[in-house]
Amino acid sequence: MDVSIIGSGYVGTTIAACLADLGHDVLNVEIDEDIVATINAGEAPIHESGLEERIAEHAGTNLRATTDYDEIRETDVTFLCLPTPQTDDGSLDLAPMRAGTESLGRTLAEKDGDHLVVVKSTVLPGTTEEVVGPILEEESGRRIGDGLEISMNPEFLRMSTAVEDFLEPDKVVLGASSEGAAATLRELYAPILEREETDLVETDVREAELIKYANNAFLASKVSLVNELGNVAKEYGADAYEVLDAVGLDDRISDRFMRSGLGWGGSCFPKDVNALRAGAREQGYDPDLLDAVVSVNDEQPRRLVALLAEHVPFEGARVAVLGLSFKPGTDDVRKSRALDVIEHLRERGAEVVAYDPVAVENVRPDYPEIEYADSADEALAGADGAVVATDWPEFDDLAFDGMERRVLVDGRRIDVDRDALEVYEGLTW
Ligand SMILES: NC(=O)c1ccc[n+]([C@@H]2O[C@H](COP(=O)([O-])OP(=O)(O)OC[C@H]3O[C@@H](n4cnc5c(N)ncnc54)[C@H](O)[C@@H]3O)[C@@H](O)[C@H]2O)c1
Ligand SMILES: O=c1ccn([C@@H]2O[C@H](COP(=O)(O)OP(=O)(O)O[C@H]3O[C@H](CO)[C@@H](O)[C@H](O)[C@H]3O)[C@@H](O)[C@H]2O)c(=O)[nH]1
Repeated sequence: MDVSIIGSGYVGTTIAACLADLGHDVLNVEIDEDIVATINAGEAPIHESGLEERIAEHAGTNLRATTDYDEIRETDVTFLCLPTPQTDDGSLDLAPMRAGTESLGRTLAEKDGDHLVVVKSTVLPGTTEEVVGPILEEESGRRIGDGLEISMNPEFLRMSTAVEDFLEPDKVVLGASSEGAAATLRELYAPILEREETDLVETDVREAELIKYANNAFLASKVSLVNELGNVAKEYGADAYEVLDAVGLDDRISDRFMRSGLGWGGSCFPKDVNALRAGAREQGYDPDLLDAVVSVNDEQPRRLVALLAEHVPFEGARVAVLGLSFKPGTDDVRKSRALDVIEHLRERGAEVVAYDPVAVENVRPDYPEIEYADSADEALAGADGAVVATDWPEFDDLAFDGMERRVLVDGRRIDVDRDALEVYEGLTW
């Protein structure tokens, strides 16, 4: 199938390379010329396992990138993988979606044949049918249902395992506006849907939109609940990991997403939980539980820094922050809890030296005044204390000989040699 993908960020690039791998002819349409040049050179514009080799294999044959929307007319299906950020008040900012949809509509005005538009971006219920659809009709002069179709197909991939998650998902959710649109998407995803482990959910557009938010709200809430239980465990002098490992044996609960500590960050949970809270309020419902989910999460970095302060007087102290990305395996630092930790440490007068295996260059522009180390050893050298903000596997082998005082507060339960430390404190154990 000839597929175009508008927006070539984390999602657009990943699904382009994966759909090319499944044998489709794929066109990435992106406003950023550097990203276009990178993909056409056979390279990956982002750090994701398994992506580079797929782009290298397909670029120039059945994968291509362009800034020219008009090339979309040569394709049958267009996925919108545009950003849906949050505004200052936490609500959903649809400006990039509107802009991309306008450009798509204008180009489809010149196409006579059938075309299916699929919203892949995370959007609140009603957006596909009440915002994207009308813009497409207005700009193309065509009518939905009359050769032009629209669908919603949310994406559940995680960063750092994006390729694997896309190709081997637990579920594919199709919110199609017509049986024809559903049939096209089933054909497109056929090799994935043939997997026994992948469930197909066919539903209406509005439900598809909400499934994505409900999924993320559930997972973020689970981590906040685990963190609240972890904070209580710490007060009792109990080990939250032993407690929750046992709780996770109940298959109604499951042992996944049970790691307590510094909380959730990234480009999805924070903005999606906030968009859902703002959307619910707009509909007249106060989502008290989701409000609490966010406030528990916001407190964890402060709690970590307070715990370190019990052992290290901060004024003039040198504190190593180990890990900057929002989770291991990615260089993404959007809403990383590590950044909140750095801010709390600096507010309290500590000098920060930070280390991350891949994410330093994404932090440096916003925090030029802190020191960056080239290795964990270098960050720990001469430090009066250290905190673990991201559970990179290499931190399991930390050595503390070079520290001024061997004090470590662990926000992620790494597998460190606790006996090598004067003070080891876990945030929730
Ligand atoms: N990142 C994830 O793990 C993930 C997972 C599932 C769903 N999502 C959702 O998918 C959507 C995209 O997320 P992302 O992380 O890929 O975003 P991103 O910011 O990484 O990428 C978006 C891309 O769109 C490009 N773009 C912006 N306006 C454009 C336009 N008018 N025309 C063409 N290109 C344009 C940008 O230059 C950028 O490269 C969001 O709604 C997000 O919530 C993200
Ligand atoms: O037990 C856990 C699990 C996760 N986290 C934290 O939660 C955040 C999010 O982690 P994860 O879900 O693995 O990463 P994302 O790439 O943000 O993926 C989420 O957000 C994506 C974008 O919407 C969805 O597609 C995915 O299904 C959803 O898992 C990170 O800061 C993790 O450190 C914990 O603190 N404890």
